[in-house]
Amino acid sequence: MTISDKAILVVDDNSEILVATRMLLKQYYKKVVTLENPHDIAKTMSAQDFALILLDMNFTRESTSGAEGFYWLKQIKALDEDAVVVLFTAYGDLTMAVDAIKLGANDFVLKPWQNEKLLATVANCIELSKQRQKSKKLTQIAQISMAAQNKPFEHLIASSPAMEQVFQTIEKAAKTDANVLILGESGTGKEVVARELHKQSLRKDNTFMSVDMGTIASSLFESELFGHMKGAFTDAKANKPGRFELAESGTLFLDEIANIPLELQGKLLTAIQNRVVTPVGGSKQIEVDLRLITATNMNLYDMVREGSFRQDLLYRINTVEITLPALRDRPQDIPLLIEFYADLYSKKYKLQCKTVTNKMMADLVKYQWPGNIRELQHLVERAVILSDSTQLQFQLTSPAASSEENAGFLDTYNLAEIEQHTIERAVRDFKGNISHAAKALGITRASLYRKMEKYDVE
Ligand SMILES: Nc1ncnc2c1ncn2[C@@H]1O[C@H](COP(=O)(O)OP(=O)(O)OP(=O)(O)O)[C@@H](O)[C@H]1O
Repeated sequence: MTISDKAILVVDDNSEILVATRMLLKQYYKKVVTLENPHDIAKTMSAQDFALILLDMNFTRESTSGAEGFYWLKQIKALDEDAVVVLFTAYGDLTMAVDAIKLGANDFVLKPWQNEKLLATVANCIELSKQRQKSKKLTQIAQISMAAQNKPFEHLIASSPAMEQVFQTIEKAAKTDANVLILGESGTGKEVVARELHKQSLRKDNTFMSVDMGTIASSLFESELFGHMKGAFTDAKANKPGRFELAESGTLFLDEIANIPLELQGKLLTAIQNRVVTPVGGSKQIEVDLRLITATNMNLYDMVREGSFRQDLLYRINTVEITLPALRDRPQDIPLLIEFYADLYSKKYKLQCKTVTNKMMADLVKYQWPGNIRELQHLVERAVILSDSTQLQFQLTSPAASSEENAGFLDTYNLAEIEQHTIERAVRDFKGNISHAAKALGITRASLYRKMEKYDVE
């Protein structure tokens, strides 16, 4: 006979009943706590978790209405909405049972009970609640991954040597459970790489749980990652599993890891090292089995030097490190990506697929792409929708960053030429507003007029 390690709480004003239930349940459950006074319920529940609570319906001798049982049932549910409660009474009838179940009781046992019947009810209720918790967790995972599914495209398009290296590292690292740190500017595809690692891993059939630490208020970091118990803070209306728990057996992707405050970095390190988490307001440790991938566009090594990121945490998360090159550093990939997204958005919006002129493509390849692939994707989407002709027209978001238009990239050292080019650019960028252009150039309006005349700028 195996003894379950679960704890059961029995609340009844009759000490004989407490002794009898305790003797019976002790044979099957490791811990059986009995209470004669229902006023001790809150204190007892806050001290430990119970898999099930057996609750009497009438505590005062003359009472037969069950009102006390209903009252204490409500109190228990207010303390923990997931508590499993079985009510028992000597005067029970069907109406009372139905009312109790409407109020959240899981089942009803009539006194005097048959041992087999009581044991079966207790075991069934615990099992059912386990299933319910599991499906609640699955719903939470599904809701989170539905939000993630809205990230529409997950393709890794690249042919540059730099990305070829990245592909090789993904392939080697994916099958291991090694922690992976992905570095790279914003929009270079860190999340796409994290998903690819998961897809190629042995955990591919389980959850990929992505958490953007940049969008979570720092006061909620701990509860978001490790979960919380009901009542742990004002808004904690129910127990909530954290992302570590929700990622069980799968991959946990912590994006913007540099945003984790120092105070929490120690807790994160312990969780990663020992593979256990403790929910906020709880005392029980929960074991977790997952693969950790982290990413950031910050320089974590500089942060370690400055003292804002723990070195031991960095060495724990960077077993394998993948650095994604900026798009401007892999110009070979730009035409490929433009064609890929042009085709994709034309299909999405049911529009004729337009082409890109050679001149335009050359400009796009020279462009600096400060927002990397995310910027490229948005520009192509906009061009597909807005271009009137059969050719795609692009409005580069930051003209100053375009290499062709940037004075620093002019293929000349001639100061007059650079001055003329800069003046033309300022007048164009400020749409002919001379005051604004002069201010940006750091000269007076009169001086700008003189130079415009000199270089024949309209
Ligand atoms: N190699 C690629 N091929 C095609 N699309 C890509 C590629 N890499 C990234 N993308 C697309 O570019 C966008 C940005 O990618 P992603 O969100 O992975 O970047 P990130 O580096 O995680 O950005 P951030 O640092 O801002 O979180 C996404 O829409 C993604 O689908």
